[in-house]
Amino acid sequence: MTLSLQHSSKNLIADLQITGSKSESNRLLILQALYPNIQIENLSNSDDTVVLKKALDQSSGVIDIHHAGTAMRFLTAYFASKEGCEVEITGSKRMKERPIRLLVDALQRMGADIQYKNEIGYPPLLIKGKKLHVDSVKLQANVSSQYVSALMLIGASLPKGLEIILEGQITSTPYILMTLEILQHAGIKGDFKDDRIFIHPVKNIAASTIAVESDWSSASYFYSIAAISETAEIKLSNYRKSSRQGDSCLAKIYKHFGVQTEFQGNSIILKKQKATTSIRVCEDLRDAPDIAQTIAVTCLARRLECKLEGLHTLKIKETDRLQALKNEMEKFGAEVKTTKDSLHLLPCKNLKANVQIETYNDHRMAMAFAPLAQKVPVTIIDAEVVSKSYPDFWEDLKKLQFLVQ
Ligand SMILES: O=C(O)C1=C[C@@H](OP(=O)(O)O)[C@@H](O)[C@H](O)C1
Ligand SMILES: C=C(OP(=O)(O)O)C(=O)O
Repeated sequence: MTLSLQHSSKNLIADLQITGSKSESNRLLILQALYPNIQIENLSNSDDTVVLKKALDQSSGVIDIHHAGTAMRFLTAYFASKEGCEVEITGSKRMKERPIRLLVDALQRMGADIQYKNEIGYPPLLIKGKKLHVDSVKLQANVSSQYVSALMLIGASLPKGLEIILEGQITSTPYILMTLEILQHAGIKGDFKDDRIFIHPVKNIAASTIAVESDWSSASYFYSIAAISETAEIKLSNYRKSSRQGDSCLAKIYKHFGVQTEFQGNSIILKKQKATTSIRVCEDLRDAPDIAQTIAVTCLARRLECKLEGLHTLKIKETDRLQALKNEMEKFGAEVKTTKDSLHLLPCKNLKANVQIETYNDHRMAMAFAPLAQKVPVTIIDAEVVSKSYPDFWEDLKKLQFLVQ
């Protein structure tokens, strides 16, 4: 599906419901499979959550998790520790290029029976579930925090719990903290200090209902829309001031672009006020990699110079996001330099109109470039990719007077 986007209204007002965070939802679904008396509210309607939920109904055969990184990593640990199951976990062409060796090595050292169907280090995986008895494992933590979260999620179900000793510079730390907080909320004890995580064993937990906060990464596109607009008042629900999601740092980052965040009840209201006269945006996004594309495109639209660092994980996400950003921003006439972990955008004087954006099977490429339609008409190729995290995205854009056709 190809969509053309235009926008001419200067005054943006809308009241939108964003569904639950896919990161929180996918953690809670794994926990619920281990401890069935957990109830979940405001579950994400994203494809990544739908595929994970469906996979948990299976204990044999082939499971296809498409593009969902968290589903791939969390289910690998879950099925490896589930006695009696025998599954093949596979995914999209890109998923077969996303590394998983560090997690598989750690699980194998814990006694798991996991084999690679094709290439060593990459899905598909053939898993025979077994009781895992080893209670301490080392894990390199500088490639993806999802490997760490995957082990944490099964830790309490192991007979002696699990100690995870993290090696290397820890990346995407807020996602590890999110896992810990969700475990604690469910009644599982865990500690994370320096390079050590310990998850205490527990057989049964008390019944509880846990509400998922809405997705802050999805909110990022409305921060960008507000930042590019002249005036805006966009209300989004359900959000909390003390969020578990690292991407809630958006509220602070977008102040530089003149966007204020007001918490009102369980909603946030994004208000565009006069931007500060910052001429260069510098951010280290080691803790919030998923908002890199959003911020880069906001800067492109605002003709600002932008230096983003801490982007070493972007090359192994849904696509090589550094290369994809460079390719697509250059189509507008921008000058973009990238290294293996940074992106430098120079101020773009004149934005070319009617650019066709390739999305590389990456939902965030489609959503990050959409706000640019406030400046010039743009076309998004394969626009349906948004369903990986935000199936209602295009409908919600229409509510903000975007012409989407
Ligand atoms: O644990 C999670 O829910 C996630 C962790 C991050 O991945 P990395 O730890 O691989 O950076 C993030 O990019 C991804 O969208 C979701
Ligand atoms: C990187 C992402 O997801 P995952 O790694 O779970 O596929 C994302 O949603 O931006």
